[in-house]
Amino acid sequence: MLKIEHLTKVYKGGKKAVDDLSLEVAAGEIYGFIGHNGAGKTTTIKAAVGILDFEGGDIFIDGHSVKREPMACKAVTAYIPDNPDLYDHLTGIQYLNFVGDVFAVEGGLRRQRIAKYGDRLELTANLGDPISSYSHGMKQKLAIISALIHAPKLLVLDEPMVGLDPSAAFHLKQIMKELCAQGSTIFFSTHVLEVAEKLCDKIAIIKEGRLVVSGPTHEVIGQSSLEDVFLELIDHE
Ligand SMILES: Nc1ncnc2c1ncn2[C@@H]1O[C@H](COP(=O)(O)OP(=O)(O)OP(=O)(O)O)[C@@H](O)[C@H]1O
Repeated sequence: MLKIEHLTKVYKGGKKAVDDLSLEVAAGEIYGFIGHNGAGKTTTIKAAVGILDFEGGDIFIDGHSVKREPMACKAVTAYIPDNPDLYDHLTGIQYLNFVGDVFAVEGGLRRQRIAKYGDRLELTANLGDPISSYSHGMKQKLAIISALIHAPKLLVLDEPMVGLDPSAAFHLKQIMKELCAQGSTIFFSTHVLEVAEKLCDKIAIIKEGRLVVSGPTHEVIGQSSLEDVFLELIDHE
């Protein structure tokens, strides 16, 4: 569903943020992307969702190249950034309807999904308020609902648990599992290793832009914990 082939990204000024990175996320998988600060996770994610150009390699979503067929890729993808920059002057519901219009989500289905995810993330009561009045966590919740409104085949999240209260974090994890059980695919970065360990079918660890290890979570971890494996790999690779 998501195939990253030999991705290389060099920022202006010469910083090579991602170096020949390849990984593949199959349909229905929850895939965790782990690495220290500055390892290249956000860069990889932004390249994958088509908002950051890159010099080397290619990325395919559902068989389409993000470089050559960006619209086909965007139609089936939802992206939740680590710091959602929403339209502050809109209310929550206006923003959700805007996203629903962009993805041509039919009215009944749209209302049903807004009610379902709004209730589970406890944002329904605030949807009539301007986004400018929202806390960071409330903006994060709105971004999550907006991503789910068009039932994406591929959901890409950058640090999704940051800023969420424990109840919302719990519901997001449940929603992620449900989406994958229904056939969606999830690729997300996180520093919360316990979440990755429990939630992910597969895991990739990167260091300084290069892939250190990837594979099924139980194989990567073995008899250890993800924290031990991570510290071992990051310190010794
Ligand atoms: N716009 C930019 N211009 C130049 N260098 C950048 C830019 N954005 C990121 N970098 C650099 O690229 C490298 C990878 O950054 P990236 O944001 O992808 O890391 P990350 O793994 O997401 O980190 P974190 O866990 O801290 O969010 C870092 O060295 C960073 O300083």
